[in-house]
Amino acid sequence: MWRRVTSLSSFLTSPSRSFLLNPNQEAYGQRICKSLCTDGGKSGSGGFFSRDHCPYIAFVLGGPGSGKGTQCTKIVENFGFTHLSAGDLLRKEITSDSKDGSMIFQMIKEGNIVPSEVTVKLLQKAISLSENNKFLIDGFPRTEENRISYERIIGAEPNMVLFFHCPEEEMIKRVLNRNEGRIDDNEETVKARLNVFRGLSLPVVNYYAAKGKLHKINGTGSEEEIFERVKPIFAALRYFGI
Ligand SMILES: Nc1ncnc2c1ncn2[C@@H]1O[C@H](COP(=O)(O)OP(=O)(O)O)[C@@H](O)[C@H]1O
Ligand SMILES: Nc1ccn([C@H]2C[C@H](O)[C@@H](COP(=O)(O)OP(=O)(O)O)O2)c(=O)n1
Ligand SMILES: [Mg+2]
Repeated sequence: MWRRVTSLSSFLTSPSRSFLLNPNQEAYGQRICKSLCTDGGKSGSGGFFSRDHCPYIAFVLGGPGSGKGTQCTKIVENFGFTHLSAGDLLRKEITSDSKDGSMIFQMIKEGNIVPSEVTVKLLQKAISLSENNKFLIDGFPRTEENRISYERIIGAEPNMVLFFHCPEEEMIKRVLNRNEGRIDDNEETVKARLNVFRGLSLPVVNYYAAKGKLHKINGTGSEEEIFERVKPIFAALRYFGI
């Protein structure tokens, strides 16, 4: 795999490349290369992942109702990733009567963010219980504190970050129609969650954009239309055996 990464890298930077790639394609190819070459980053230096086992991690971000879970299901079906939803893991803690259950319930009900340590430990456990080597981590990190805590405990950065961009009115409409019996799918909590998204989550999105790891996807249109925008990103990874 690494030999192929290297050869694509030099192909992209070769003087003759302009006959083959337009500027958009070239930028896209460079980003894919980067996502492969910077994996883990600090792996092998005492982090959670070892040099021999460093899975491919994609964070999936977006406001409440932006379609993260829906698109993750499609990515799983088409590209064999394992989907880890931070929200689902936290909700499972509530129903399993764990020691943090009532605290998590309260935080979710109010639209706040659960302390990072709790969420990172749940993600860590879920990754270690899986045989897979490629994961979608959905709804995390939602704050800079989440991000820093993950980097500190796991000792690695994500390989890529997807961000579903969607107008607030559309997100509110989808959340209020979701019908999954969630305690946070009501008008009052969704407003609080959108405030958290604007104030605490968007800085994380900007952080990854500045690092060149972000794939910003238009999250409006039908589920299928959106997936058509997602597909090429994952299809390109196949070239590298991911
Ligand atoms: N493109 C879409 N158009 C309309 N409704 C959608 C679309 N994508 C998802 N939904 C619906 O909107 C709700 C929120 O989607 P979901 O995937 O749970 O978002 P998130 O995980 O980002 O909160 C769900 O009821 C889902 O079925
Ligand atoms: N990193 C996270 C992810 C979710 N949570 C809590 C707070 C969030 O409002 C709820 C629900 O998250 P979830 O990702 O399931 O919500 P959406 O799919 O975006 O509607 O869980 C958290 O505290 N920290
Ligand atoms: Mg979700």
